[in-house]
Amino acid sequence: MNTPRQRITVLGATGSIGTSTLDVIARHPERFEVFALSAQRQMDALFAQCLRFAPRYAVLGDEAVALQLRQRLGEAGSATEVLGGAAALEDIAAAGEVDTVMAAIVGAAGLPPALAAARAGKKVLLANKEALVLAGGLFMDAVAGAGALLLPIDSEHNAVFQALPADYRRDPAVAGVRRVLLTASGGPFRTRALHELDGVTPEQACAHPKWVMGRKISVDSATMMNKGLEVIEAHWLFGVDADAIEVVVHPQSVIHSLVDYVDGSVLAQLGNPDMRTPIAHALAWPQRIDSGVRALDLFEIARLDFERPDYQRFPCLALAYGALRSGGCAPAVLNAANEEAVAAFLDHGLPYRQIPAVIAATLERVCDLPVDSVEAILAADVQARAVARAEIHKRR
Ligand SMILES: NC(=O)C1=CN([C@@H]2O[C@H](COP(=O)(O)OP(=O)(O)OC[C@H]3O[C@@H](n4cnc5c(N)ncnc54)[C@H](OP(=O)(O)O)[C@@H]3O)[C@@H](O)[C@H]2O)C=CC1
Ligand SMILES: CC(=O)[C@@H](O)[C@H](O)COP(=O)(O)O
Ligand SMILES: [Mn+2]
Repeated sequence: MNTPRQRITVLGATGSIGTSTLDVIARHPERFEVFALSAQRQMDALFAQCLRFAPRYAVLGDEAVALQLRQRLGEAGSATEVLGGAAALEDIAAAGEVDTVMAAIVGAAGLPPALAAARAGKKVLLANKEALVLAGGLFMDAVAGAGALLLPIDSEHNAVFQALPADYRRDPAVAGVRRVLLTASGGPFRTRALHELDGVTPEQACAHPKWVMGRKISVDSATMMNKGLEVIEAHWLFGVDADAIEVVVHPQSVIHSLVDYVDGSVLAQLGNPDMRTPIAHALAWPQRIDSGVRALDLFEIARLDFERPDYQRFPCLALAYGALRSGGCAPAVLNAANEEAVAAFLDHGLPYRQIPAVIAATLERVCDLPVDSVEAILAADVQARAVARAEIHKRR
């Protein structure tokens, strides 16, 4: 008997996760069908994807670029309907025809459509970790309330998901989980002399030793804010307190994370560092499908190293743990300040080592904002960004 194909919306289709997702989808045309694709401004890339995958809808965040894409696709004889603007992202995430949504927009902009998918009870493949940092409680409530299926794409969280029992219900005590161990590569500056960090360029910060990723997450990996965001993400996904989430620097990026159980067992997930593995895992779950990733050769890897994180070198990691422990609006403020600081750094408008200083100053100045609704969270995000921009201005 033929099983119906999964109809998939890929939010952030032109990015690193988006293109890896389409690579896996293309390997299994009998299983998957693209319903909608989205991008912000990369029209040429989205145009090519539309011709290849023939989605029902293509959405561009930028309305003016959407008009141009509509004309080009029309001239090419494509039946894809082009929509523009942020509201259309929520529409393609929640549409009745959609089974699965890959949430791979970068940053806080990814929250509303990912939440729309959760509220519509979809199978949500969550790469956009910022959604959980900003609105973890609300997001998890939406998933539970609508009976959505949430599968983590972030390599560490996907690894933890694989190492947890199949019936895990966000209660570490019930499952006998002692700690969640998140591995971190240490990024491009793990061994760089501290005084040399003053002058590092965006290109150097984006040259990740193990993963090819978008520029924002690459800078986050360099500062280890990525791991800090992932600590908060793990808290919400798995119901584990900050004290029970440990970061382990593992430069080979072969062990993607581990779960330490009370009986002394430690379960890990290993693989070559290629995001097509967690993407294929989540797309086909609970089955397994070919992802295009080559088999792990342990003899080639030969050794696996582990180090404690250096909080002097990576102050962002401590800031993120602090925000998680503070709760309230602190994680949303942390995220907003980080997005602003990273964007300014990438734009050559802020020295690399000022990134944590901007975040710390913003956290000090913005506190006690309500976060009991999406609207309140997005308002806190706007307010924190204004403060962060003022802090950036002082430090240019
Ligand atoms: N890359 C990776 O290996 C991993 C990524 N993640 C997470 O996945 C998410 C995506 O990362 P990554 O693929 O690297 O990012 P990229 O920068 O490569 O891609 C981002 C995508 O989002 C779109 N986009 C950007 N801004 C907006 C906006 N304001 N509104 C709507 N769409 C927007 C981009 O469109 P356009 O191309 O037109 O600009 C692009 O399609 C991030 O949250 C990241 O932390 C998690 C683990 C690993
Ligand atoms: C691939 C992935 O999941 C990234 O989030 C990765 O973890 C980045 O590497 P770091 O460990 O350097 O942050
Ligand atoms: Mn990760």
